[in-house]
Amino acid sequence: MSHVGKEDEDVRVIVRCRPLTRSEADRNCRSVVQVMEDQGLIEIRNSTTNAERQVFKFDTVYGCYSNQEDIYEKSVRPVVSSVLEGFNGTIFAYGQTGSGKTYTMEGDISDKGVVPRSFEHMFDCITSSCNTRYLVQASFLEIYQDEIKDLLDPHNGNQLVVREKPKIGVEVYGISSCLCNSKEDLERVLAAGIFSRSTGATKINERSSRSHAILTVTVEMDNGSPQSGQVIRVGKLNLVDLAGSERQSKSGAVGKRLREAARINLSLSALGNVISALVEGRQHVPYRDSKLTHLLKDSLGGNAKTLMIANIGPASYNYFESLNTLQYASRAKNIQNKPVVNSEPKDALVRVYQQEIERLNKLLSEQNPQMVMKIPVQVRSVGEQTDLYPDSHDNELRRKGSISSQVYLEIKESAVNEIERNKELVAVEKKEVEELKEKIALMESTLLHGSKSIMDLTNEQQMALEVGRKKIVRQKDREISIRQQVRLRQEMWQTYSTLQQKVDAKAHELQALRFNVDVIKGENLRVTSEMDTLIRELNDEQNTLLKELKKKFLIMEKFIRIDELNALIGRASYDESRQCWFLQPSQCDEPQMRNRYSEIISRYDSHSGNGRRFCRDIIELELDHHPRTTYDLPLRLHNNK
Ligand SMILES: Nc1ncnc2c1ncn2[C@@H]1O[C@H](COP(=O)(O)OP(=O)(O)OP(=O)(O)O)[C@@H](O)[C@H]1O
Repeated sequence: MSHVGKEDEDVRVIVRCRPLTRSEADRNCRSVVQVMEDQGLIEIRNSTTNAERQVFKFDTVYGCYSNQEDIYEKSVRPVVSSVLEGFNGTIFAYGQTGSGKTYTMEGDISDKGVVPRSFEHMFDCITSSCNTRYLVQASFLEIYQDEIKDLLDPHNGNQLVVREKPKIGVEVYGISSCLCNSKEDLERVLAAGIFSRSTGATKINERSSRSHAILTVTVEMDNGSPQSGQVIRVGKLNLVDLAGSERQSKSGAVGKRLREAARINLSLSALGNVISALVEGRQHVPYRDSKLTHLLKDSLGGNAKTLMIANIGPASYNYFESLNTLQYASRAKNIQNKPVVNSEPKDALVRVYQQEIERLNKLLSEQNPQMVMKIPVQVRSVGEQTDLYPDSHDNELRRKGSISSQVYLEIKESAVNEIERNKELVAVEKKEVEELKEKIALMESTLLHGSKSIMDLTNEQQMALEVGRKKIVRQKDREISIRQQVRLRQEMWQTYSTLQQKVDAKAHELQALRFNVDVIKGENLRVTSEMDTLIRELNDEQNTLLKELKKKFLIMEKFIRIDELNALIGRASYDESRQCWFLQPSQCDEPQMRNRYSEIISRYDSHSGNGRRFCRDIIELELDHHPRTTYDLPLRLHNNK
């Protein structure tokens, strides 16, 4: 196969962020992803540490409002168009389970995804072409636990092995492939493969696929002519839906599922290693570490135009997986491929078919004259000159002149027999011719070509132009509405940022206040402990005093009854200037009381100076506890002088 050389080309990487799913919205999940489509930027922030934000730049980014058509027209169409020029093209979807890989690749009934759109695109091009013959084949495989499974023939007993052919690239030996004459044929191939594909329920996404699926469409094109010489090109399109890249702990997988997840992660980590090796320009790229990487060898760093669609979910609980996908994708965009047009392959099927058709046609044209020669024209009646054959045999009979009836009958019989034999022969040959014609028709139908005249094509192109113009107008309208949305969202974002700043400032203040509170708390603790000590000391002192007081009371009780003393204390007052205690005469009105006081005083007087002093001290102390201060009149209790 000869290759038309081209420039090196980066692997194109786009990111698609799906909207929050209904169940996420019901659970009030928060979005932590911000997509800036016009700048190709995507920002992701960690909701637990709100300050941690990371921004990534890609070829194109698609937010939750993006639709399948946008993605196909802008990012996928160029790759498929290249396949129809003879390049290899690979489109692969990467992302955690439930991030939208299958949705992006297959789509749903209302909005077709990349795969059915590429079928439509291919056959639109084929039917509108002129002077080119196409042969389209498809194969569909799955890599499950590092084993290749033929999805179009799940019971295929062949050993499916990946092998590399010089100048052709990587192929799976032993896999079945299907000739496809229309996009409907390709859709049937897709449906059959999806049916066979190994799927199972995990905690994250019930219809989660846990295998890698690769649908390969090979298009052989022959636009040569006997005059210009044959030019055959082969384009190969790989459509890859990878298994989910979630963390095992999160998927809730156990037992068999856990082992599966480990192997899936193994091939995805092998993919990561290949990407790293390519980006770092290492000598050895470990393609053979897994079947997946071996099969994608041409697509990563080889002869292919590759588009990676990294899918992420926006919810905060997917933060780490989405961040991981963005980092993975960010590395992949540095891979350099060397795509070339694959032309003049030695084993092109389109050539084999054309040669066979030519051979059959030749055979057909050789058979027809023989048949005509053997068909008898007519047999005349008895006695007449016989004219059995239009050829020389009849002429010979004629030359011999008239013949007898007996001879005539014999001749007739043998002629009739010969006619019967000929009829049988003719029937057999007719059948053969029919079979040949059928075979040629079948082979012709396999070789697809545009059936349009130049006039038709021109009209169609005019119409397509018109449709294109209308589409541009619609696109512009959409662009305006998107711009408005973006502006709105930017404003919201700014408001949010301002609010965020305020929140940050308040958080700062709060932190400072917390610090102050801590300081005050410390101070408080210190003061409380000091107070405790003081109270303890005072209590001790009080206790000592009380003890002393008790002692004094004990002594006092020898002189005076305690209730009398209390009564006395309650009524007496101390005269500072005279330094003695007094009782109001009004309060000593009762003759009984007065007598009693006299008795007490006389008792004091009759005791030693010590006794008097005790009495005064006690009165002072008691007055401290019952602070009544204004007594003035002259019942002199005692004088300490
Ligand atoms: N862009 C989108 N718009 C609307 N819904 C989407 C979008 N992307 C994904 N979804 C929805 O999200 C759910 C999960 O998507 P999907 O099955 O494609 O995930 P996945 O990555 O292929 O998962 P798995 O790895 O298990 O195959 C589906 O219900 C799908 O319809």
